[in-house]
Amino acid sequence: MAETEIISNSESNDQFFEGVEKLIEIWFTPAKQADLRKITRGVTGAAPGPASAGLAGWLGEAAAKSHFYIAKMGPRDCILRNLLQQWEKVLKIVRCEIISFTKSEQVDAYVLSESSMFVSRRRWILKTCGTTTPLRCVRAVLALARDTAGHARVHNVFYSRREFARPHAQLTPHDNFDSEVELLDSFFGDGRAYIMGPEKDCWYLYTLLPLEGTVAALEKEHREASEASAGCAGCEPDQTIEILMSDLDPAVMSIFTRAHSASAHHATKESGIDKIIPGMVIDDYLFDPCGYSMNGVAKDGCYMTIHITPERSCSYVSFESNVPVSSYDEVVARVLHAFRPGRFVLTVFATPDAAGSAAPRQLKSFSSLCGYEQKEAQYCRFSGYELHYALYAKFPS
Ligand SMILES: C[S@+](CC[C@H](N)C(=O)[O-])C[C@H]1O[C@@H](n2cnc3c(N)ncnc32)[C@H](O)[C@@H]1O
Repeated sequence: MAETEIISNSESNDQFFEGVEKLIEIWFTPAKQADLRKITRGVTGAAPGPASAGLAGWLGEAAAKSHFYIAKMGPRDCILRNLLQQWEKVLKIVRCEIISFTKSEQVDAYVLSESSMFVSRRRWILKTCGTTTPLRCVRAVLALARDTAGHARVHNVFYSRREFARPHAQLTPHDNFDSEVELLDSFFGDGRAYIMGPEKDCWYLYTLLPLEGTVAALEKEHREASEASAGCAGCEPDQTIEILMSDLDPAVMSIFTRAHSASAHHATKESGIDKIIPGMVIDDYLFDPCGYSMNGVAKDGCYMTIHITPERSCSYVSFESNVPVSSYDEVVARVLHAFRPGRFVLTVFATPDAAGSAAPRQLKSFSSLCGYEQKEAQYCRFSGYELHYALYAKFPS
């Protein structure tokens, strides 16, 4: 397991864990035969199986149909380890490990010791919490994307995170946003950095500048990319919602402890996580003595991911999905009903061609949401996306 810092809190006899994640998403420009899922193969090249089948082709029908746990693998364990060697090396740089794996036709989903990784044809998402260092692996990922996956051009990049509970406990470059931006700029040239919301609940974002310096130019490139990737279902259009919750209901949080729940499956059912977006294959994990992570993947290629730090002194839950709904009303209501946070940051991204293209504008007009009061809201349009950020707190606060 990674060297995550879990610090004892002498007052509450609780432990401190930094649940807030760093999230990096890189989109590569569509290219014939290029596929990031080729990276899952071993560096030795020993894995047989059809070129397009990836892990499933090698592990057989059963594994292709169902999700499976690396920890539970028997004789094939060392073969699987070989297959995952490239990602494992990357994640070592980040200071986390793969715990579990599931997949759909469009996306490979990894549960990590500190959150999740999603790999599809041209999109790579890494979300890690604790004191992990995701930006330190970007150079290695760009090299693997080029040399193993055939992706030579980056189309867009999003790096975001909420403000940490303990920023000074983070390792460089994550101990301040300026250092993160400096490192990102060293990979991608001049990006654009945003800080939204009030100091303690602020949300940081880095993304690329339009190539020709205008939003219209980037939207043009986005349209061309969409056309080039036509037939690659699940790649385009794009929309993502994140709900980053703190001060959660202790009764709900107790579900995500081994003392309360016999298994991750039990916690998933009791909390109602399985009902948030029905029809997903769920890969869930319950940590010892507490903590929970899950990935869900759907047949159409969309995903959801939930991570839970239940410790009372630092309770935190994150929800993220790219489910293509036109309105987020139901999803948001189900998430808030399941977790009952004291406050939360909501972010929604959508491209103009997404089913939820109007969602960022709709949300900005909501002064309250399911019993929560909007404390701050910001809206912006950039890089072919519209974005809404809002901070909500429970009535009365
Ligand atoms: C990895 S999980 C989910 C973190 C997530 N980013 C969130 O939203 O809170 C973190 C929870 O698991 C617990 N945990 C137990 N053992 C752990 C380990 N070896 N590594 C990381 N977390 C562990 C932590 O105390 C914390 O409650």
